[in-house]
Amino acid sequence: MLKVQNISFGYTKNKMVLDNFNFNIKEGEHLCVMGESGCGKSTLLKAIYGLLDINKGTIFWKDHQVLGPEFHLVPGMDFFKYVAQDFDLMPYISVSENIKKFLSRFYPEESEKRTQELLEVIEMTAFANTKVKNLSGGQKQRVAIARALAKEPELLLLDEPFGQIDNFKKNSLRRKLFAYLKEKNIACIVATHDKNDALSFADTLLIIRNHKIVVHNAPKEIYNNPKSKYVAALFDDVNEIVVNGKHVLLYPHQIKIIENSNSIAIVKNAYFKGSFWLIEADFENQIVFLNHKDFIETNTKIKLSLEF
Ligand SMILES: Nc1ncnc2c1ncn2[C@@H]1O[C@H](COP(=O)(O)OP(=O)(O)OP(=O)(O)O)[C@@H](O)[C@H]1O
Repeated sequence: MLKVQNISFGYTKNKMVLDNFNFNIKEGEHLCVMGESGCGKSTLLKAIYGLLDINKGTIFWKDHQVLGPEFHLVPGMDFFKYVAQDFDLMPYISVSENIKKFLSRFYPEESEKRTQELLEVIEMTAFANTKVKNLSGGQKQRVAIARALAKEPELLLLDEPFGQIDNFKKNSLRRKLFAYLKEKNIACIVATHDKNDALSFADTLLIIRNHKIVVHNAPKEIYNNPKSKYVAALFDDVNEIVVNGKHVLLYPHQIKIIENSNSIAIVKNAYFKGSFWLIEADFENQIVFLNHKDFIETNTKIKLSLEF
């Protein structure tokens, strides 16, 4: 339904921030966009929403072409909603009123019901009557998401949606929000640094490096067969090592300590990770990281099994 065809964009003439981007997403599909800081994630979201005049290519949602500010008095597409990193809420009115502003005044009962439903999705029912100026950054971020959903967009664009929200809330909020979007068949594009947004909730994942798309595929495919250290490192610590003359990429969980092996390593450090320890070891003059259930003393000799 969304067709991004050969688009290029630069804020200045001689520096492209999006270099020939090409991809589609279907109705109701969730796409995550990942890549290092400054690679162009926010710029891509802005281009799709119609906030930028792209230099080359076209963007279509169904049969509607997305056009930039040059063609619109008020930039932005009606059937899209965009939640930017600097969500602009109305500070002097309450959380409910901020949401209701985007609902019809002619159907007060329905509008109230929908506001309650959205307050539940963002877990802010208790703050319904609190003025937005008195909320924390993470709470404001949640209200901005609810407001974007008020009119049920066909495509929701979220820029770092949980960036200011603590881990405790983040996980339940993520589950609620993405389940809600699926239930309503709302497509969504999320720009994120967080692998949890991508691995558990995205149908497809698009990775940008140096302003180009390097891979676009299902999260499981990308995670299991990372094309480069850059891609793997978006998900986890990753070891890029030479084993028997071969260059390999291994996640820490792919290296195990076993009783018998010719692959010997010496422990350098152990970092507590909660349910396991991350062990740093010297293996044939290369530093490797592996997961282990117990603490291991520095200088202990260990034998490794490397799965690749
Ligand atoms: N309004 C602007 N004018 C000029 N250059 C800009 C503007 N906005 C962004 N840029 C530049 O474009 C590049 C891409 O920025 P963008 O915000 O899209 O990156 P990002 O991948 O979203 O980064 P982050 O993960 O840090 O949010 C950066 O080099 C940035 O400095």
